[in-house]
Amino acid sequence: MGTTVVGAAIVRGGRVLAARRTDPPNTAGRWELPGGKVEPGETASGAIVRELAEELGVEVEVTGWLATRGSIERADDGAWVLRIATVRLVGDAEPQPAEHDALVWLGSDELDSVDWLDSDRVFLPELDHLLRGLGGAFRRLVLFEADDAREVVRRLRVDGYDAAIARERLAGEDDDEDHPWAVLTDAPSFLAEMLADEFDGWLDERLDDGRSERGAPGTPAAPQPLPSAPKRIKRPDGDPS
Ligand SMILES: Nc1nc2c([nH]c(=O)n2[C@H]2C[C@H](O)[C@@H](COP(=O)(O)OP(=O)(O)OP(=O)(O)O)O2)c(=O)[nH]1
Repeated sequence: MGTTVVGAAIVRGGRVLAARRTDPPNTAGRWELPGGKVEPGETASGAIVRELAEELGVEVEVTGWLATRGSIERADDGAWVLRIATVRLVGDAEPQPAEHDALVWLGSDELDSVDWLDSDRVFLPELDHLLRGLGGAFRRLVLFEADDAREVVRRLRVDGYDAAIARERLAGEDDDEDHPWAVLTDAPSFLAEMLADEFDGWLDERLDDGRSERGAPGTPAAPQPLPSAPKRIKRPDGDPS
């Protein structure tokens, strides 16, 4: 059987994680979806879970596979098959690159901003479609303190919502103390507003992706997707548990 390489589209807060390779030399400096070769006796999903634990130190759950099929042309070994899983992070661990030298979260408008490996470009239209579908349901909560942003993300996730810090400093970037912190979440406005009040921030209802399928500003929002976990609405003044 030929070689199959699996990559992961880790999606969080309406963005996908891209990773910059360091080797071999002909791929160094170019961006990919983290993953690797499926080993003999291993399932494709098993390979994703193993590779992401090794490469990024995170636990993930495979939620599906992109329909697009890719191939990696090899001078020595014919073409390898490249399949991309959609995954979500389980738990609170932040991806930390063990083998890559940079990571970046990309929204649908930013997918073209990095130099992808040639074999990954074929996935960009489907990724764009996926992220835009999600992007329409996201709102942005702006906060001044990093600790507040982290606490807001923690609370939203406990309640079963997707939430991510959108402007956290990325590996390899200069520190920038002055920028506000943005939390992207699919939580409903009233809950995001309660958290904004509690943490002295504000809710920016502007779409994260200006080209979203939700249409022009003022167009009624599309229905939100059903939650993947039970949603408990917390009182602002305390943790019920
Ligand atoms: N992981 C990954 N590899 C990709 C992608 N696109 C692409 O052309 N490749 C190529 C780069 C490598 O030549 C090959 C995967 O090799 P790898 O070095 O990531 O896999 P691995 O961890 O199993 O490798 P190994 O060092 O254990 O042999 O596939 C992609 O999106 N993700």
